[in-house]
Amino acid sequence: MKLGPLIGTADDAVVTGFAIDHRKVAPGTIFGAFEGARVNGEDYIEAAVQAGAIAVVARPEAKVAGAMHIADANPRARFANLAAQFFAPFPAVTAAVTGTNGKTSTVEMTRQLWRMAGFHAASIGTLGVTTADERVSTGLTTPDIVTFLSNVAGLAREGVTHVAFEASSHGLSQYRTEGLPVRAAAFTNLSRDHLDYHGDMATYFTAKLRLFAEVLAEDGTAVVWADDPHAPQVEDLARMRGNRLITVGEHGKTLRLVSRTPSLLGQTLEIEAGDKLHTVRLPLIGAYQAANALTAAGLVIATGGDVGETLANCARLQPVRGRLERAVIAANGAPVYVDYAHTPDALEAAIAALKPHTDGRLILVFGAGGDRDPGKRELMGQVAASGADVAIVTDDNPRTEDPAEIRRAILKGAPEATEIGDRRAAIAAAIAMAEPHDIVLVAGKGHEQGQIVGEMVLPFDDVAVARECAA
Ligand SMILES: CC(=O)N[C@H]1[C@@H](OP(=O)(O)OP(=O)(O)OC[C@H]2O[C@@H](n3ccc(=O)[nH]c3=O)[C@H](O)[C@@H]2O)O[C@H](CO)[C@@H](O)[C@@H]1O[C@H](C)C(=O)N[C@@H](C)C(=O)N[C@H](CCC(=O)O)C(=O)O
Ligand SMILES: Nc1ncnc2c1ncn2[C@@H]1O[C@H](COP(=O)(O)OP(=O)(O)OP(=O)(O)O)[C@@H](O)[C@H]1O
Ligand SMILES: N[C@H](CCC[C@H](N)C(=O)O)C(=O)O
Ligand SMILES: [Mg+2]
Repeated sequence: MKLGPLIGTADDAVVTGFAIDHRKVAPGTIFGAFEGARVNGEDYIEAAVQAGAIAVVARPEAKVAGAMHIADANPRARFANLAAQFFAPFPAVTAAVTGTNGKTSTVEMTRQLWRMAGFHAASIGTLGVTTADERVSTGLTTPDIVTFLSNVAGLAREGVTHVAFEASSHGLSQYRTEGLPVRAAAFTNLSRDHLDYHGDMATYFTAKLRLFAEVLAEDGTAVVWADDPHAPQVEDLARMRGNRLITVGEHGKTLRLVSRTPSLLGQTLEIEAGDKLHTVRLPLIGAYQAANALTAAGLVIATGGDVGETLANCARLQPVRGRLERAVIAANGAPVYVDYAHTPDALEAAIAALKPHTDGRLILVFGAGGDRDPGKRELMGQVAASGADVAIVTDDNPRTEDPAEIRRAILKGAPEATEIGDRRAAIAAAIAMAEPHDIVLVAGKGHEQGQIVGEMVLPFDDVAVARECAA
C-alpha cells in the first residue's frame, strides 16, 4: 500500500506496516507516537525514524524530522483509522462488549451462539483469540491497536465472518479497538473497578460510553443489560444517536426475563420476546451467567439471528473457562468452584450464584490484585464478610506491592476472616475444612496461569491446585 492514497497526498512511498513501539519499527513503517501512562512515545520518534519509519502520527506540537509528520490532536484515533485501512478487510460482522464484569463471558457465549447458527465465528478478549479450532493468548484483554487489527484481519483471512471482542475501559480510552465498523455493541454493567487508572466513576463510565458514542457504527445496534442502574444512560445515548436498541433482562423490552429458577446443574429461564414466551434450560448456574447469556443472545439477534433459534441454542452453551468452573469435587462430596471475581460486584455475584446450591457453608478463598485500585480491597472484604460463611484472605497477583499490606486492606472489611497469604495453603485449608454439604469458592484468578509477584510470573492455576489439594 502506498502512503499517498492513505493520507490523501501524492506520496508514493510504500507502507510496510504500523507500530506503536519504536522497537517494532522496520523500514516502511508508520509509527504512532502517543503520550502514555508511563512514558511519552514522542520521545522515541527519532529512534523510530532511524529504524526506518516513513511517517509518524503524533500531536501537532511533537517534533518530527526525517519522516512525514501526520499531525493530529488525537493521534491514537488517527493512527487507528490509518492502520485499519492498511489491515482491511475484516470479518463482515463485528460486535463489541463493554462493562465492568461479564465481557469475557459475553463475547465467548456470542461466539458459541454464532457457531451454533452455522457461522465461522471468533472471540477476542481476556482469554485470547478463540475460534472453533484453537485459543491463542494475547496477554491483555484488549490488545494494542496493531495486534488487534492484524488479528482481526488474520481471522478474516482464515474465513471467520463473525467476531466478538471485549472493549475494556483501558482499551476504549486508548483507542485500542478502533477503525473497523462495529455492527453491534453491548453494555453489561458498571460497578467499581480500575479507579487507579480512571480516577473516578464518572470518568470510568465515560470511557465505556465511548463505545456507544463513537465506536458503534451509526446504523449499528446497541444491546443493553437493562437491569443495571446505568442502563438508562446507555439507552438514551443509543436513542439520541438513532441506533437500533435491544434491551434484555427483567427490565428488558426485547428479551424480557420473566422468571429464573435454579436447578441442580443449571437454571430454567422464561423469556418473553414479542408476544411469545420461550423456556430456556440454561446449563450454567448463577444469575450473572443468565445475564451474560441473554446479552450474548441480544448481540446475535442484533446481527441477524433468529430470536427463537438463538434462545433455543442457549440450552447448548458450554461453560466459560474460569467462570464458576467446577474444578473438583472433594473426597467428602464438597464441590470446589473457581471464579474470576476480582471486583466487589463480581464477588457478590459469584457468591449469590453458588448460595442456592448449598445447604451447608460457603467457604471463600480470595484476595485482591496489587497495582490495582486499592479502594476495592476493603469493599471486597465487606462482600466476603456478609456473603460467605467462612472467608480466607490470600494473595492474588501482588505485583509490585507488599502482599501483607493488600491483605490488611481487605481484612479491614472482613475482620473475622482468616489470613493465609500463600494461595496454595489457603486453597488447601479451605478444602480440608469443607464438610459434605459445603461449597468452596476460589475467587479472583479464574483461567489465569500464573501468580504475579514483583516482575515475575510464578506458574499457578487455581483449578489445578484445587485438584491437587483435593486428591
Ligand atoms: C495502563 C495501560 O493500560 N497501559 C497500556 C498502554 O500503555 P501506555 O500507552 O500508557 O504506554 P506507555 O508504556 O506509557 O508508553 C507510551 C508509548 O510509548 C511507546 N514506547 C514505550 C517504550 C519504548 O521503549 N518505546 C516506545 O515506543 C509505547 O508503545 C506507547 O505507545 O498501552 C500499551 C500498549 O497498548 C499496553 O501494553 C499497556 O498495558 C499495560 C501493560 C497493562 O498492564 N494494562 C492493563 C492495566 C490493561 O490494559 N488491562 C485491561 C484489562 C481491563 C479489564 O478487562 O479489566 C486490558 O484491556 O487488558
Ligand atoms: N453480568 C455479570 N454481573 C455481575 N458479575 C459478573 C457478570 N459476569 C461476570 N461476573 C463476575 O465477573 C467475573 C469475570 O467475568 P468475565 O471474565 O466475563 O468479565 P470481564 O468483564 O471480562 O472481566 P475483566 O475486566 O477481567 O476482563 C466472573 O467470574 C464473575 O464473578
Ligand atoms: N483485567 C483485570 C484482571 C484482574 C485479575 C486479578 N487476578 C488481579 O490480578 O487483580 C486487571 O488487570 O485488573
Ligand atoms: Mg475479560
